[in-house]
Amino acid sequence: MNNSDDKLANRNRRSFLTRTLVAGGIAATAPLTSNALARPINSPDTASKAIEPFYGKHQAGIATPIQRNTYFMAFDVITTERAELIALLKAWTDAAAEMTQGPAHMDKNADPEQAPKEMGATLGLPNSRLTITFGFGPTLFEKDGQDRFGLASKRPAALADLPRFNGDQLIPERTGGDISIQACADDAQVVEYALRRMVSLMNGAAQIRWAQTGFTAGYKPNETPRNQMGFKDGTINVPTKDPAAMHQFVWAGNEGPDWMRDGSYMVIRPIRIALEHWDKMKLAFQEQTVGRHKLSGAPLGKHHEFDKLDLEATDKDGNYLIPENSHVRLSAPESNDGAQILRRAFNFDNGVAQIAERWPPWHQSVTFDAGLLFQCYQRDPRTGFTKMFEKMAKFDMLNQFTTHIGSGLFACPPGAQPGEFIGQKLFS
Ligand SMILES: C=CC1=C(C)c2cc3[nH]c(cc4nc(cc5[nH]c(cc1n2)c(C)c5CCC(=O)O)C(CCC(=O)O)=C4C)c(C)c3C=C
Ligand SMILES: [Fe+2]
Repeated sequence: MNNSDDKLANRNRRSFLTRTLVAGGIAATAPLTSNALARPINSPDTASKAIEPFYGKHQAGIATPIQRNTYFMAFDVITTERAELIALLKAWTDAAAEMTQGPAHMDKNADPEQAPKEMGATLGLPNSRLTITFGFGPTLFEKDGQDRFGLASKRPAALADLPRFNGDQLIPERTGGDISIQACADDAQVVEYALRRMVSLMNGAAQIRWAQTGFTAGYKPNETPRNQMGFKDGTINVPTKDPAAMHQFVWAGNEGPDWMRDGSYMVIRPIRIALEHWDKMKLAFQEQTVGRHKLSGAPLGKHHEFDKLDLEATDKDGNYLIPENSHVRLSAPESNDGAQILRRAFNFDNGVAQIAERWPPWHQSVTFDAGLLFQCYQRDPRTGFTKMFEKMAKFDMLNQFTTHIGSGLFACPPGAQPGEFIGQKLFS
């Protein structure tokens, strides 16, 4: 980050809220904060010129304040040769370092008889805080009982397959993947180009499995962006600038394999939202469903966005102000033995999709293919996403409007040092 970004980040900084969590009967205190530091900074003067470091202890794109655009892609590795897989990871790492650390430039002496390495789509564009984050899916370690690259014994216990959740409607073509690459930046063309470069380097060793683009809402600095349902989304999150909280909830420690230490486990779920139905719901019902007021973002019964979520508060008849099946009650740490995840979600919009139903009332129609590209990072998905979502999948009122249509689980290794490739320790 340059100086002006630092100043902006400081301006955005909010004081921590502290909640007492009861984890397995032991009271633990964990700091919670507004997600101000994880919000996009969309002033063209600051954001577009800023460069996010690529090399480091952790991969960029996890604790990085969220950008305006993303391009997520999951790949299947099709080579059976370990050496070719390593060569691909080396090429991808070098390209990521190059693209994230400076503006694109075309070699003036490029051979006119060859396809140019630099395709030119981002020539003249600033870096726009581009980050490129890599992950390894369970199938890279073992697929159909086969130890494909001699990695099976190195699969972390935390990379256990996610269970099937209630209501899951996962489309195989939007699920899984051996390797994930996600580009995030404040420019849609920059992220698209980053993935095109990666695809151009596959050299027959890998193929695209699925992809999803996403965006966050334009907003004023210091304001939580709204999602497509019209609610402020990202009010409460793990405070990325608090090393103790990041250590406790996000970064992998020494409980797992050495090659994953300082990495993180990522869950990604494209969630389609029935926006047409949601838009017909009464405001009061929408607010009961989420558990927060729509305009202010305050917890129900409170006035300000960052007022404490009081799950014990009741009305004069003794009913909970935050309904029992509301989204924020079910996802709050207090309802999940203290579990917390670092959310880094983007909206998605793929235009519209055709629906044809063979059962009464036999209707055909066109619906928005839009929703939330939900994404979260955690130290262990079994005690993070899965712990939280198993209950939510059954009881969350929001489920009436949301359908999980895809899923991915990836071990994102620690950051690389100059001269290394991403995930190098896994192969040593
Ligand atoms: C299992 C994890 C979660 C899924 C899946 C999920 C989907 C989802 N969420 C929204 C909108 C909102 N979520 C909000 C808060 C919130 N959500 C989760 C987890 C999942 N959400 C957590 C952990 C929290 C924070 C709870 C807390 O500690 O208070 C909110 C409220 C504002 C905020 O705090 O960010 C909104 C709004 C949608 C639309 C969605 C799927 C489409
Ligand atoms: Fe949520």
